[in-house]
Amino acid sequence: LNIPADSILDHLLPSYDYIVVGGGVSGLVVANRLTENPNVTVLVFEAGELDSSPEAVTVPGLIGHGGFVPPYNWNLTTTPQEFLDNRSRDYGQGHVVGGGSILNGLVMTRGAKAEYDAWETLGNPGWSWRGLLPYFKKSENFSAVVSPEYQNTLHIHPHMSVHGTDGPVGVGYPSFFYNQSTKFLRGIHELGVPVLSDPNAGVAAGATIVPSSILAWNQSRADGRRSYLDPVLDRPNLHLATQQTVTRILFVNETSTGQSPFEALRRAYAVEFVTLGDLHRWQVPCGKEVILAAGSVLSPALLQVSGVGPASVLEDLQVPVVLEIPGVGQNFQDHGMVQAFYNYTEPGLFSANNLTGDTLLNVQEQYLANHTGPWTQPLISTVAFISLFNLSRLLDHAPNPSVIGSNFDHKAALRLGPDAHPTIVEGYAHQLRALLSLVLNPAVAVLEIMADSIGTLSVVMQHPLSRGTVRALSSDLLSGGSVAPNIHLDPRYCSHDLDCEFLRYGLKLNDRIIKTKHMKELKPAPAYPWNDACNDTLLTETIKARIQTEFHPVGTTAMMPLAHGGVVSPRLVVYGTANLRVVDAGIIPILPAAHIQSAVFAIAEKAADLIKEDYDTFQPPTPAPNSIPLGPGDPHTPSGSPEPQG
Ligand SMILES: Cc1cc2nc3c(=O)[nH]c(=O)nc-3n(C[C@H](O)[C@H](O)[C@H](O)COP(=O)(O)OP(=O)(O)OC[C@H]3O[C@@H](n4cnc5c(N)ncnc54)[C@H](O)[C@@H]3O)c2cc1C
Repeated sequence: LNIPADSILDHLLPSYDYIVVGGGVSGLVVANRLTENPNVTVLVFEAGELDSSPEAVTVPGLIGHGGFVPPYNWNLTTTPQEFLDNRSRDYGQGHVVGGGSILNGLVMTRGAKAEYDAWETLGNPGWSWRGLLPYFKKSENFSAVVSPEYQNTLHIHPHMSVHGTDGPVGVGYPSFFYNQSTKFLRGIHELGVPVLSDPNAGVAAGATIVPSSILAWNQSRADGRRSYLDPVLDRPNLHLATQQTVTRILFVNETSTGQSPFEALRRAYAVEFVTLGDLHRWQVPCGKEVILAAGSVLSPALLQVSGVGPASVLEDLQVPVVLEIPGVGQNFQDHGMVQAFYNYTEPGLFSANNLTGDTLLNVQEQYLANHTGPWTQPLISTVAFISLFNLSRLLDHAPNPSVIGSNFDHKAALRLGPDAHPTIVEGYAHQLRALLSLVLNPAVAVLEIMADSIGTLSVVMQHPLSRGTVRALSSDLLSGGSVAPNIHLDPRYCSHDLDCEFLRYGLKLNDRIIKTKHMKELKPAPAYPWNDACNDTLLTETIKARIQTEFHPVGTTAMMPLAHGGVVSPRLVVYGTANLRVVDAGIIPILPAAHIQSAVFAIAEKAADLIKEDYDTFQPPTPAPNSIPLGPGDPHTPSGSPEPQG
């Protein structure tokens, strides 16, 4: 049931088994899988609306060429970036059913096997490549269909044993590629970097055509909503509540368990929300679990305003402490990116820049008539994932990863100041060890170079050593009327110097790439400063002025031991709670060298199985009425209609 936004109070059940907070990628996967059992009820709260299928969302060739469709973006910004140029950056995140998968660039990559094995090494049994591969496969409906011409010139030969063909998310290849894709792959090959026929089979370092999240049959976007929600929205046990912003999760103390380090587990008994055009807070109780899927930025903020987070943050917010968990909102990681435009001047070249006037009309007509042609081609299909081995081989002075090693002063490297919690520092030390082994692995990338359809070679750091933070600035996320101003989002890009250093080497590598025989045929005319790759000072300044997000935030509710700054257990349960899970990108402990949506789909598939397992094998938890309310201001709503809160 899609509950009408303006009359939600007339439609809500008195209570739900599961309440999912956030109807983005992860939330919709879990809601779909849990409601396969007709005996459980699930309510999904989503702050955004259902998209109206505008071409800017559905047509691959239009995505990323204009801004975001305004209501579908949270309009978040970062704090001024002190390790860059002291400017803040826009930070687009999906505010729409389907979340980031409605805005994203369609790239579907997984990274290397070793990336996931590192998650397991960090204390998470079952979260290795082997543990996740069945879920990568379960989520996708992979089509290897591509014309024989492209198969050969672009080396597209997927390994079908690692792909699923009957999952919900369409994954495939466009029916059209621009000529620059061939030139780029050949240029990279000239440099001795391998060309991969399938980047998603466990070895991810090399140049490659990436599969896209598109439906092969009509060459349009495949997203979380169309894959996991639309086909099951008529299930009577699945309720979707759009344009409803969750403002808090409410807890009671469970009977003491004697479990260390928490005296008593906290039970999430209800979710508080604000409905469209209303100032009241309403509550809906849940019988089994609250499942947090609000994304890496907003899930930690919601935990904090609900009293779960670092002591200092809870104190600043003046919220009653439910659980002190230092890692909530820490360990933020993102792929920082610099876009470098190379302006191919070859007169006969056809690129997405040529889609104007009559050409554009013809291309549009072709796409609408038979789903072929340049509009099927996403902005990004052709990339090179560069390992440290290849970077060192191709450049005179490659970055020295030994500084990541075990003798390093972790606390100083974090640059979090004297108040950094010891568990965060300890967790960082463990991550650095895992990162060192990743960057030295020739199957793993340290840089991504994305050759897009308009002549940009964007350079992206793949294993950042910097760690940022997310913090709620007010105990009321809607203070002042909107959420964005109440979020302190500080990626702390390049707080570790090596991150910017890697980008500088990436730009030097670009210079080598455009000077290869095949790329020279495009007649690149790099604009200043990309034409001066020898000037390190200039490159560093430019990087610092131009770094922006690749939209891959993770780590803020990391799946790691509590003693290492983690927030959730390997079963994704928030430490110290009986029934609160996080299933979104925030649980990723270390960013893989990949675009992350395929991992998020897989994580959520696995999360759904974990939840099902727990409730099949264990007695359903005692309902909330037997529990003790945490204190004034948290009135308990045992049953009946949702109640307004002051
Ligand atoms: C512009 C952009 C481009 C990207 N490009 C790619 C790409 O090409 N390839 C790739 O692999 N990945 C890409 N990504 C990343 C990918 O889309 C995300 O990793 C993925 O969407 C994360 O899923 P999630 O479930 O963690 O969060 P989301 O998908 O962001 O879902 C969170 C949902 O929770 C909702 N929500 C948040 N707070 C509340 C609240 N308080 N109350 C109610 N609802 C709430 C949000 O509105 C949102 O719908 C891109 C992301 C963006 C934004």
